[in-house]
Amino acid sequence: PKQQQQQQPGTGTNNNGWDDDNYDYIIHPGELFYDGRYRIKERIGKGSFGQVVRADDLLENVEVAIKIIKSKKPFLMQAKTEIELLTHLTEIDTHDQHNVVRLLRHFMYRNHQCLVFEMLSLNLYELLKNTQFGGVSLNLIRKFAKQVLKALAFLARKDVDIIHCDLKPENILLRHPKKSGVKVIDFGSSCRSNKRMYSYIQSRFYRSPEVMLGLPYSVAIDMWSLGCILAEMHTGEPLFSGSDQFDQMQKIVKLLGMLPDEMIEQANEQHRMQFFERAMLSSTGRVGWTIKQINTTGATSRSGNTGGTQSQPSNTTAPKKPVIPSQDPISSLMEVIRAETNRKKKYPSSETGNSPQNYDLFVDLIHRMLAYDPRQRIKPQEALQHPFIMGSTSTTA
Ligand SMILES: COc1ccc(N)cc1-c1cnc(N)c(C(=O)c2cccnc2)n1
Repeated sequence: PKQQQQQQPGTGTNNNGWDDDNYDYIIHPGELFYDGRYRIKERIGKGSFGQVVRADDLLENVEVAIKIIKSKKPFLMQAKTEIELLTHLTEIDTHDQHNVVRLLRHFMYRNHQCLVFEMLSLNLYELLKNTQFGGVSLNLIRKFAKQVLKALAFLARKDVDIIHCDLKPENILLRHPKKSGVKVIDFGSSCRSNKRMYSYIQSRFYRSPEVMLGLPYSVAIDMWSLGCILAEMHTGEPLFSGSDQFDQMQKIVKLLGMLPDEMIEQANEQHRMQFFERAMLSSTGRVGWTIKQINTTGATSRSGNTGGTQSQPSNTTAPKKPVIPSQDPISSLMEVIRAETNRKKKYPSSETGNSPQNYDLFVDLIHRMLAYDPRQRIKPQEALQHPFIMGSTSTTA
């Protein structure tokens, strides 16, 4: 039989040669999409979903961001969910008042789903990088917090009911590089709270306890993420930078103390035994739940979902450091949030809002966002009434 033409690896003509080996469309600056309406300029971002390019809309004479999804079925399916959710959001938010990115239109191009968005600017991680990870003032954080809370309040509305599922600094973008207006982007992992499909969601540093325990989750998981984000925006460092799921839980317990027994016992055996064990508690002199004593190793990677060194079971005689915090969560949070800033103290509090009173309010709000029980966790509408958010300089962008 005729020798089957062997294709050399890497020369695969994927999708008629339009794609690279990773199902991504090969970007040609100047190329015209959508019957000549969009002229592609450059790639500005890359993700598991595909790529984001900057383009000129030659009809409306504006710049747009086009998210070009990989030409592979799972990514295409997820993009169709994102389009459904974003279309629903844009229809309800007719006057663009809820700080959620607007999907302008979508189309297929050479087997790639393309989503056209208004062009936004740098994300909050890039903003932190520009401060050399020194963090930003409480006044600026108040402005960011108020806008993201408005977005979360909108998503939590009964007629919207969408869980973002991947809130993190990279998914909050400035509208303009020199202004404080922000929008929430990337609904590629989102779902309706009554249509939860996945249990392994959220980027690790921002992952809520109920998701880590495999429990049913709700819009409250985005509030946990926001609590972590606001702390990070001020200190410049992730609040909980776990190198893996266990280390993540260990860091959370170290700061906030043990989770409620009810939550731990609601989890199935597989999830529970990943983190906790029964032991004699010195605090009560009785048997109770405690976090497993495992020595963790390795640096932490920002990718959040993957990477980082796995915790190793303690097969060594490494001293077992007590993981339960030495003081109450509020004091621990205050210590973390003020420690970094004292070292990098720059401006008088009159300009930055970094007064002791404001710190107390800021820490109280973060603490309420990090309530273990999602039913106790502060709701977006309540948080918008919190004294820190209502503070003197809280002007919306
Ligand atoms: C300067 O803008 C960006 C830079 C890098 C990246 N990765 C994205 C953007 C950008 C700009 N404007 C937007 N509207 C968006 C998005 O909506 C977006 C980006 C990634 C995934 N989903 C949505 N993304």
